[in-house]
Amino acid sequence: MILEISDLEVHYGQRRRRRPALSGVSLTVERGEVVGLIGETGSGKSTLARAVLGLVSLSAGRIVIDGEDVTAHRARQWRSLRRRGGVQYVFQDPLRSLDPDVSVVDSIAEPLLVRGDSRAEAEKQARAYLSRVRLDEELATRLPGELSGGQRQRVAVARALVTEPQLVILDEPVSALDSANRVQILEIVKELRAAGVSFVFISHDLGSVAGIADRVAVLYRGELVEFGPVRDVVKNPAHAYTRLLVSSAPTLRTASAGRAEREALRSLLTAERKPT
Ligand SMILES: Nc1ncnc2c1ncn2[C@@H]1O[C@H](COP(=O)(O)OP(=O)(O)OP(=O)(O)O)[C@@H](O)[C@H]1O
Repeated sequence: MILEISDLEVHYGQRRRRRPALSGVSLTVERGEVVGLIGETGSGKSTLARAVLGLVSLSAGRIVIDGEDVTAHRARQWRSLRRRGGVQYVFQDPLRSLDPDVSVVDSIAEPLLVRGDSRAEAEKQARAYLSRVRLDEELATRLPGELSGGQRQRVAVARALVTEPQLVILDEPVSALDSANRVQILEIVKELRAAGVSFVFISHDLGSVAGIADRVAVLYRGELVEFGPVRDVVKNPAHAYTRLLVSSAPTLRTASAGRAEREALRSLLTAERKPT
């Protein structure tokens, strides 16, 4: 098992403004597995990713990454873990993970230099990853601002993969891409999964994750309301929110759900929302 999260709780804010962002979340990711993490905006997906990277403090629970209990890690230990590159994160917006003044090849090489590789070795490896994410060699010296959105996203993916991490968290990696780019990113994920890399694939759309994920986890208002093999979740969703997700995804609408049922599910969920 590469990742084990048990009874995780994260709060934001102080005193009277303290609010839970995640409560009682437990999930696992096996080696070579793609787990889709689905939820509407504000459901806690990025918070979960930040917890696995040591970027938020935990109120309760336990996180074990590749056998290492990181729950009580201090900043220095997290930095060392990140430097080793075992877990990598690709942000929703690739511009956030790319320095606008650093060329494509230097940007991909940077995590290797931080790890201590020689410049020649890092550059060679960076160029190999450029072609791995199907980017043309001639883009190597461009700056992020001189690339298309899809190309930038692939540079961000190459940068995350170059250290050959065991676990990669991809935050909405395909939502902004056209279908050709989307297919290519998914192909890269499949290729790496076959090589034993594990992925947490974050999305608000069950339909875009169902084709690639082995299991899906559904977050709803900071709680995990579903976790299981994609087929089981799609066929037999336990929670009203998941039923709504399934019935709203045209490619998944195997099990019935016409407009009337979707409306009924929506009003059920609205009624469930307590005023904050
Ligand atoms: N730094 C912060 N301080 C206070 N509250 C925060 C902070 N970051 C997130 N939140 C709140 O925590 C909850 C979960 O946010 P999170 O970013 O994890 O959601 P998300 O599912 O990733 O949403 P999106 O799909 O829009 O990225 C939201 O209610 C959000 O407003």
